[in-house]
Amino acid sequence: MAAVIETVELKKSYGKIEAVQGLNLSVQSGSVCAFLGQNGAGKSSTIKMLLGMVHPTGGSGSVLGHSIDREKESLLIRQKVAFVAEDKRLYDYMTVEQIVQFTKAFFPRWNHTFERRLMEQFELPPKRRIRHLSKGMRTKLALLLGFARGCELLILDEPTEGLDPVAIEDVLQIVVSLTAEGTTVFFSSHQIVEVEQIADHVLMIDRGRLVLDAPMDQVKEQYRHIQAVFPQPVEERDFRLAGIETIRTEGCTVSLVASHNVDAIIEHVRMLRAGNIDVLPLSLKEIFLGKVKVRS
Ligand SMILES: Nc1ncnc2c1ncn2[C@@H]1O[C@H](COP(=O)(O)OP(=O)(O)OP(=O)(O)O)[C@@H](O)[C@H]1O
Repeated sequence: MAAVIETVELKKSYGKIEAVQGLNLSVQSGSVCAFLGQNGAGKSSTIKMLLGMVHPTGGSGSVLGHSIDREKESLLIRQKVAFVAEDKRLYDYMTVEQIVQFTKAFFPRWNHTFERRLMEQFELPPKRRIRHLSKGMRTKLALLLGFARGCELLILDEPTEGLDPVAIEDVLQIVVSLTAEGTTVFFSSHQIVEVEQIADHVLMIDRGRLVLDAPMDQVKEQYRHIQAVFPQPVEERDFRLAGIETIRTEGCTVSLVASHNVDAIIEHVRMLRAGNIDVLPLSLKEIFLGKVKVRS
């Protein structure tokens, strides 16, 4: 599979704020890739750099083979990629049907059938001015304008923010159906349950740095929480083994998060004469909390 998004040591600083600190991303064609992180982790800054809306202060990147830091190429990126921004900014003075007509004039691959289907499914009032739409309706309209463009890559910044549960389910189903047709979806989110439901790859960012980059299958099948109690006090340095992602020790107990190599880790813990060893699966939420907490 080819990478549709690639970055090498990508950096963005705003004065003294180091928002993105050397990101190496590779998003494969046809995947649904979730980009998770706390508020202020650097997700929107990364997305804006990918789209040429903000200039990197270091490193490089490409989207659909076009370099993100060359003006002409970033223009091509914005033409080829359907982007739905976090702020869902739209022309407030237009009506719903006016903005649909206006937008589709720019995109030769516009999907008219899909547009009509989404107008109905999202129950969007064609004659209402955008400034009079509710927050959720505005989000649905912004998503419709992105989904119907017929692009090979969709970048969505918190797509379900402010939507009711029915609309969220609709949006997730649409994303899945688009990827079945070959569209690549890269989306940022705080909604871990949604990510677990539709993503096949997870990227987790914390304070501008990538802390997890793994296929969802690996996250579900291989990540384990290992807790053990020893007859003697233990220290972090006793547990520096391949596959151990985080280590917390307290007196005679250790709590480990392992991403792989679990059998060898358990064997090592046994050799240190652990009296009691618990091995538990981890949810994405637990992995997320573990990754961001340890660095706090
Ligand atoms: N234009 C700007 N000027 C100064 N600082 C900025 C600017 N844009 C973002 N930042 C800072 O960069 C950091 C990363 O912000 P960013 O918006 O990329 O995070 P995020 O992960 O998208 O957060 P959220 O989930 O809250 O949307 C934050 O500390 C933020 O305050």
